[in-house]
Amino acid sequence: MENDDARARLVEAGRALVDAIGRTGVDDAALTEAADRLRSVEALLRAIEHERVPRITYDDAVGMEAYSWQRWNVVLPHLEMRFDGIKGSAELPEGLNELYEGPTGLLHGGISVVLIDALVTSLAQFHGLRNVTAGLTINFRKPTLLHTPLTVEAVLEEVHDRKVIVSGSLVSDGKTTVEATAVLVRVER
Ligand SMILES: CCCCCCCC(=O)SCCNC(=O)CCNC(=O)[C@H](O)C(C)(C)COP(=O)(O)OP(=O)(O)OC[C@H]1O[C@@H](n2cnc3c(N)ncnc32)[C@H](O)[C@@H]1OP(=O)(O)O
Repeated sequence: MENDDARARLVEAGRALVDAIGRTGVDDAALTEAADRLRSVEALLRAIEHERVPRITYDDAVGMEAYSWQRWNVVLPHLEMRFDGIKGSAELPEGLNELYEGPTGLLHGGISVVLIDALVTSLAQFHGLRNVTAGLTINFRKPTLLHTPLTVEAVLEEVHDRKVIVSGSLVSDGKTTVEATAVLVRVER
């Protein structure tokens, strides 16, 4: 019988494993043994599979003041989003690590974009505006350090017939490092 605590333990272990795989310096024999053991863990997990990684869909998220994005996905950063009126935010208190590195010691710009895009589209969705991103203008103002507390912020700026404008930013240790403006277009399905 599956419950959230058990899945959360697995995902936490999975995130630690991904980090360990990236950093390990053990010899070839240990790497081979680890690969074989991981294949048996994979087989254990694949005994019963969902078609998709379980998630709260954007449609289900309409009106939710707290939205847990990618909680069960070890590949993407997990964001606990909070929405309050026209504002949205998400905190990553420990920041992100070398798995998301671009320039040495700095966050890859594409990852900053993912974080901001996820929040701006979810903020519009919170307001019941079913949308996709049509355009995203990004300005990288300052380098974003790894292992440094991050806050993602968004503000719903304008709502037109089909077009929704949302601004977004990434704040690293109190400094705004990335600023963005998103043009979202409302879609039926
Ligand atoms: C429901 C849950 C969604 C979750 C989203 C998660 C975030 C994402 O990753 S979305 C994935 C990435 N985005 C996509 O794949 C979108 C691909 N593009 C498309 O499907 C289409 O181009 C689409 C739907 C955006 C627009 O196409 P179309 O229906 O022909 O709209 P169109 O008539 O050209 O434009 C509508 C309005 O938006 C404006 N617009 C469209 N694209 C842009 C753009 N890039 N920049 C500025 N404005 C734009 C148009 O000028 C028009 O404005 P107005 O209403 O004032 O005249």
